[in-house]
Amino acid sequence: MIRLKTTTASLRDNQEINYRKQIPDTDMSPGNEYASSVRPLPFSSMPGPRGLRKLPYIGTALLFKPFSRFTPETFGEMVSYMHDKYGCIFKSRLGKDYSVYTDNLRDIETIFRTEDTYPLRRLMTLSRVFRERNGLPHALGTVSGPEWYELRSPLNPLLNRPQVCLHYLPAQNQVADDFVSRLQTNVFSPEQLSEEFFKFAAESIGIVCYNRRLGFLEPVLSAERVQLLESFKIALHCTFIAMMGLERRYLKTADDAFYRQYEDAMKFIRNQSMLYVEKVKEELKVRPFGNDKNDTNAGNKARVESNLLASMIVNSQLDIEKILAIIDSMLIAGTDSTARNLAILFYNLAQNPDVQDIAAKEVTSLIGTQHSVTPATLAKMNYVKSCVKESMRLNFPLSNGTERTLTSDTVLSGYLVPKGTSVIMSSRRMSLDPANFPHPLQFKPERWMRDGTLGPDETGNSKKGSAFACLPFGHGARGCIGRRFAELEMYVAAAKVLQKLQIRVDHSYSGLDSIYTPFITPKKPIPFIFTERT
Ligand code: HEM
Repeated sequence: MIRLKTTTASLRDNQEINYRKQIPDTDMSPGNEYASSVRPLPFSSMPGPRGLRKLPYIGTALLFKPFSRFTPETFGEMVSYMHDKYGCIFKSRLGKDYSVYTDNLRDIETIFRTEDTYPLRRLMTLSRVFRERNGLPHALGTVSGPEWYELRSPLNPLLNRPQVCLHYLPAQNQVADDFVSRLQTNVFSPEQLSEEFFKFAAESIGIVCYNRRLGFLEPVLSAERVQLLESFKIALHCTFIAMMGLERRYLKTADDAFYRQYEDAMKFIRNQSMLYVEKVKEELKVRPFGNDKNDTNAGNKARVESNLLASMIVNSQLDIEKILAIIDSMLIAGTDSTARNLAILFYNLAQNPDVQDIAAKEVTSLIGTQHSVTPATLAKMNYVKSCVKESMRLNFPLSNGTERTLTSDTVLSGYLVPKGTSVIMSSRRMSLDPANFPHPLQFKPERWMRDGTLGPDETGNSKKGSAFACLPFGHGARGCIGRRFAELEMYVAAAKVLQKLQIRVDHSYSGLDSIYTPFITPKKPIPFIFTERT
């Protein structure tokens, strides 16, 4: 933190204040306000909606239909519209308080580079209410500070490292094979296909959370499995509606219909998780970590790293209730997110047959037409990985971007933004900004290839991109805990599908028009056509 003297009009002369200064831009000329001045503009002068739209709660309601053309599902479009109107930074009411929106690359850098040990994000009220009403400990999304860190820190070494995620590669190959086989042997309607992606993602995240196959890709599902899938969807949907501040009655009564459906879904997921916790506890009694004579040290390490649930059970820092809280948030956050982005990736590959051909050639040159993806072949699958990145840039997973609540007064785009303000980063808009990504509407995986260039701009020059211009998984200590696994899932699914199948979209499809619920969702399910690759 930088201690500065300020002469800002809104502050008393010579008053000493603490605030975080804007990260300086490297090509900034002397005399630039950020370089030379300690005179940030007051927060009150930041642009944004005026009149009734400045009022708490009412201001938020007025942003949406019937008072505007926007809905919670098109929130990102509304933010983009306001950036066009007010500039790179503006403030607007979201519920009681002001939120600040920025699409200035330097603001994003400032926020992340000066982040505290315990980054703050707006908490999920609905989940908090559920946990408090039922006397349950908090989950990752409902808590901050040291309490959050206590949940998050045991997960980091087990989920946050690409090398560790590779332990799940054999199981992930099997899930992807089952997915491909279902696409080969069934004729699915577009709605059913959308459900297939969801089942694939649920099966994949089940491996991480429960360390076993759950059978979502079986020909017939038990009533229990159907209810589990449904519960994931209800829990996520209710969380989204509550986060948009559109449903607040649940705060008053536990009998509220909206709240009840959420609570029923959460309790069902929790009961299922409890069954698997008991199973893994039994397995650990038979074969504990570290005591097995057949385990070499390295083998034991691999056992610990490839069994998240068992590792959490033996971790004295976490009791069973905390483990359940972690598992439940991973299941809910990790299913629809990956399912939607995988479907969008396939759409982009179908719309760009040349790219699809290059990706398929890369796959077959590395794993042939019959083999599985191995750590060695995955390490070389750079084009497929670039396709995944490019798809998330072109069709950003979130309606706008991630959020941080400032833990100290911070200068953003020249304004002094007070501590406690929620800042929403407009990453979706930034990912489509030609200043960050030349020819932004083109699907060009090459821009992510290893030489670090983003492809030629209008003048034919290559441009090295900023790491902060496209952050689909957020960033820093509070970034997505499932990122490495989600990426692995998408790489393997893409490789296995491209190995066998050609992806097309029926010509009757009018084109991808997406909404956010909260992850990117095609307004109309995509009518994919999968045919054998010859
Ligand atoms: C394409 C798929 C995914 C996308 C785009 C995505 C995106 C995100 C984003 C943007 C955040 C907020 C990060 C921040 O504030 O900096 C987040 C947090 C989180 N994600 Fe993901 N995610 C995906 C997959 C997954 C998966 C597979 C899991 C399950 C392991 C998961 C579990 C979580 C959890 C638990 C958090 C909260 C972390 C915390 O507060 O410490 N996500 N995700």
